[in-house]
Amino acid sequence: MGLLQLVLLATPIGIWLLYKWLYRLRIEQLKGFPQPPISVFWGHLKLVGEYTAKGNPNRHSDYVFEDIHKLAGRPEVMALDMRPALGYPLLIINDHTIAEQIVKPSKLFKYSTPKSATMEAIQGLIGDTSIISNKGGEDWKALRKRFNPGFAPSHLITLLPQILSKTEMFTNRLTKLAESGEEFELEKLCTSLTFDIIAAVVLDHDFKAQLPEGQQDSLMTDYAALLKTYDSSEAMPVNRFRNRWGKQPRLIARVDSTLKVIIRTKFSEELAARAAGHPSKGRSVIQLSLQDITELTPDVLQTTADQVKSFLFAGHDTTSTTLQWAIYELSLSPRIRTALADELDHVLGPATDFASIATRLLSGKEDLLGRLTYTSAIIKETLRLYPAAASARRSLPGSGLTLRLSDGRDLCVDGWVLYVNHYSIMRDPKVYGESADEFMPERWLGDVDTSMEAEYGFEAEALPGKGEKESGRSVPPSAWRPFERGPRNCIGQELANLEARVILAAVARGFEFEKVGIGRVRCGEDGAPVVGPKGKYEVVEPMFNRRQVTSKPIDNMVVRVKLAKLHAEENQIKPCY
Ligand code: HEM
Repeated sequence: MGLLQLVLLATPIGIWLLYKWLYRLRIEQLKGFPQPPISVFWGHLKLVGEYTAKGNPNRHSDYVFEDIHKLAGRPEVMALDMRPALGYPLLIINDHTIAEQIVKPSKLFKYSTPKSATMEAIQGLIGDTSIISNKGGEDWKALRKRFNPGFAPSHLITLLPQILSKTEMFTNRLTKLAESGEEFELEKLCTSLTFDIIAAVVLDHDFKAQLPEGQQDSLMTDYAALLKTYDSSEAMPVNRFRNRWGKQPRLIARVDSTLKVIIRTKFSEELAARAAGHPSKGRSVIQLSLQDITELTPDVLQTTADQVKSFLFAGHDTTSTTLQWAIYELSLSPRIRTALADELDHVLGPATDFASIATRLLSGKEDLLGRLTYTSAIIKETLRLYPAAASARRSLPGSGLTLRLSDGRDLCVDGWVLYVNHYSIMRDPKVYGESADEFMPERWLGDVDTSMEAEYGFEAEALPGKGEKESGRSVPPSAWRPFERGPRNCIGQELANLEARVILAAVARGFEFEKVGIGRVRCGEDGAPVVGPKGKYEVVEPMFNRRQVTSKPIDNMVVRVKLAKLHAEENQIKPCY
């Protein structure tokens, strides 16, 4: 037999063997799993590619998953096989009851299903011993115990003066931008504010992130430079190579070295306080975490520095993104803005200048922030529609992890990456009804208590929109999970809620924002904004998030701002120029 005949015979056999292998890998392994149409050769790769190409290529993958989820008939879980592009089969969790099975402690996993390795991509940024990527054993429990006290609500409220002083800088910057009338990226302002706050709360350190470049703290600039090396625009192979082997190790060493100096100083203060027989004066998260430490060994020092990096990472852009979306939604709805202003007038008094608001909040006579129920409802609704993060878990092959579907079937998901898709879970029409995609803070008033501070009282009755709440519908607590639930829930959620309430209270009445570019208001022929059926301005094209380690507004939220106090009719912000 000649070579040509051999090749001609071998080729179909090779193709047949490949087909058989792929068939076993894809069709048989995924049998019984709800999924969109699959191809033996491509798995779901081609489908995901096609759906990605249907929208902006930079949009967050959650939007693509949601479109495919609808195509597949909205199953509670959905298998996606993107091998070999992803090294494992992916199970997207779209239902809150199934998500609970993964994130709650179980017989198999005492502290819930371990985190997947996805966070390893940013290990340099958060440190090798980071609480965020820790798989979830006793070492994680010990870390959580050590750092929990610094994030307790009763402790955080003592840091209100620091949060307010950083917020004042933010309002000053907004005032200047309102005077100049220029367009700007709200993301930059919000992120430098949340950076300042997280550094103050965690380290009692002034990042000066809101000052012009050149006047910022060197730890801040080093950390921001390190962060930038994880930017997806740096993902070109040549940049990746340069970052991985050049910039990143250098920046990590610099950040670690500065942090270690700060931590050593804090530990010395702690020892001095102990020797003097009184508690240390320092109130930062780090200071509190050193209270039970007897010796600052190299291990303890590195672990502490890693957690600071983790808190800086997890605590800046998540809160910033939430603020940006809340401000954007307010700019589209005069009705919600008025309701918010009414509540702020009622609880904080009619003066809208920063000094009056701060004095009132710091008066300490009553829990004023706790009374800002409509403000909290706005934050809660923002977190529902625009969750900044999600959770990915994985149990190793052979662990025996099964998920029970609503029809009673059990699926073995060992080796799968389980992606708890906050975006689709919190827009589930089975839970949120026909208004699932609408921004409707009122849904949280009255009969639902799914967050730590929701305690809707007398204001709920008086608030506009109360009648629009879907009658009798109550949202199960697990259907609202932007901070995830179970033992691995967000350690910083109370801080995020506190920051968001303070910042919204400080800006909501003093400033009015107008989106520019993507997501801008649609103007009618008469030059006025086109108002939709529920009093919300219509937009030319929807605003959306991109993935940049976490979810972030696609254009960094380009806006213009005006001072609301200038509100003579002719000065009012008019979305349609
Ligand atoms: C709106 C703001 C925030 C959102 C939406 C958010 C969301 C989340 C989510 C979904 C998780 C679970 C991640 C996973 O399972 O992989 C998480 C964990 C975490 N978050 Fe947040 N977060 C926010 C603010 C903060 C802040 C201000 C901090 C401050 C330190 C923080 C620190 C952490 C940490 C350390 C973890 C890991 C906890 C553990 O595994 O024990 N987050 N966050």
